[in-house]
Amino acid sequence: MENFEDGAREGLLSVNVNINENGGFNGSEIKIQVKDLTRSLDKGVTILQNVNLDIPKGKIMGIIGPSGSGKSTLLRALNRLWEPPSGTVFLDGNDITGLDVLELRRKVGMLFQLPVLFQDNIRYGPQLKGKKLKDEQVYKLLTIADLDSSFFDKQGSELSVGQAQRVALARTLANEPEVLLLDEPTSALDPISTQNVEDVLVKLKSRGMTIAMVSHSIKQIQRIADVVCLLVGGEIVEVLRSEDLSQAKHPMAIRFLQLSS
Ligand SMILES: Nc1ncnc2c1ncn2[C@@H]1O[C@H](COP(=O)(O)OP(=O)(O)OP(=O)(O)O)[C@@H](O)[C@H]1O
Repeated sequence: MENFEDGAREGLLSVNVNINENGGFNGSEIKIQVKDLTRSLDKGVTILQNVNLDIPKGKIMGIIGPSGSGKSTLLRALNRLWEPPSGTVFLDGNDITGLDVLELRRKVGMLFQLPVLFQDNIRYGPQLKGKKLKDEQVYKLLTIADLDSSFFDKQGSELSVGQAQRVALARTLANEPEVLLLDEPTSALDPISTQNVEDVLVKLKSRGMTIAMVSHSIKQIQRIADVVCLLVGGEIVEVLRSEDLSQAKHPMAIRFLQLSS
């Protein structure tokens, strides 16, 4: 977990900086860069259209937009769950299509809406690398995910959805990711579990983690995201600081925001 502590120091550096047109904060490092990313289906339908986006290091970027606008497709491109064309997605300046895919997915972890749990799941990722986590390391991960030590031995079937989501988060964190991708991580959770997960995400950000989160909740984005990108019909129509969301100018963005709030 040492790299989390290092990250905390980096995270403190980038305050009061200006946002650039692709979402990056001027003066802060870009962790993931998306350049001209397009995805078209065989039938000529375009899911993503010339997407350009800078995801700043150590920040939370919210991704919002109507159903079917391409949010999940964009997120999945970032760790090659959908394989983007080469030269379109970069991690720390490196084209992700040139990286070992498993190594990439350890660095860029993903948490889905509904977690899939199985036995001994927190140790699973490191085990794939031939690394056995010590009990105290598992306890530490549970603590980060806001779970007490009683969760150490619990089976997936014994957990509520909210607890399962946090165990899934601990499992993702066991790989020590640098970036966390979240696809509507709290949409199946009650308000208290939602708040617990949000608190954990803010804590991870303060430790230097970069987070990209798809959410249908504008209020959630305003609570925890630093910057938000609005996707409509496969195109990014606005990138704003989350506190400036009400200043969106694109007509579809304005309509979407009015209907969602
Ligand atoms: N593999 C695929 N084959 C065909 N169509 C696809 C595929 N993946 C996504 N689509 C279509 O692309 C569009 C964008 O899908 P995507 O899941 O990225 O949208 P979204 O914004 O995440 O939607 P939602 O908010 O409903 O989850 C949708 O119309 C979807 O049906």
